[in-house]
Amino acid sequence: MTALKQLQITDGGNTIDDTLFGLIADDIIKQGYSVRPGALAEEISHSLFAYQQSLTTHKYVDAGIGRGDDYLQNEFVRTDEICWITGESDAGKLWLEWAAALQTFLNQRLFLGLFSFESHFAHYASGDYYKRHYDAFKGEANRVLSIVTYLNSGWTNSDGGELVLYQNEYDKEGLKIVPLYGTIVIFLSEEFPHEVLPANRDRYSVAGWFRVNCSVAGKIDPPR
Ligand SMILES: O=C(O)CCC(=O)C(=O)O
Ligand SMILES: [Fe+2]
Repeated sequence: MTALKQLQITDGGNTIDDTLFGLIADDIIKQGYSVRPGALAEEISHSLFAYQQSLTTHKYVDAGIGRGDDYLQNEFVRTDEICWITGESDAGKLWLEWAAALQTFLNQRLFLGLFSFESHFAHYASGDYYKRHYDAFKGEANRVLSIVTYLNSGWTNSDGGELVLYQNEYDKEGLKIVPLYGTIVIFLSEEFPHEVLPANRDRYSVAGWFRVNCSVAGKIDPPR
């Protein structure tokens, strides 16, 4: 296999693309984040989309802030609903396999020591938002890398619902990212405050976090 032919076909569906992983790694090294429109393999986005559309409302829970003991429902901060991905569905499996391959790649390339991955579907109904926040706090070092991918075809500027990624705690302007089908956004969880602006139509996404292992005696981490 030549150096140019880096597409792996081990999963039979060309869904795992080392070339894309390399571009993401380069972006992270250069700027701490990566925005890749249309990057998620169609087989994965299609499968996630079909599965998410089949989820009935009772499969979702109101989104909270934090997990386990830290879980706190806070409407002031976010109003979307979520459904954790366990890998029971084919769509979930495909996504988790892809994320695991990305995790392995980034660990080899960037020595991030990523240990586990947690992920959920999110549905923002019209008017829903997620106020400016960090996905992880410095010193607590658990969530290292955040990833979001979007499942919305034909999203236009008037649909709102952009992800705004701020460069640091002082940045007021930020970078606006349209939640368009297949776009992948990845960023260092501790470095980039971000928010989801109110959407004017249903907004579907999958968000995930790569974590390092913070287990200490008697306390299992991640909290599952
Ligand atoms: O959906 C997005 O664009 C980002 C969601 C987010 O920030 C989160 O779930 O922590
Ligand atoms: Fe977030």
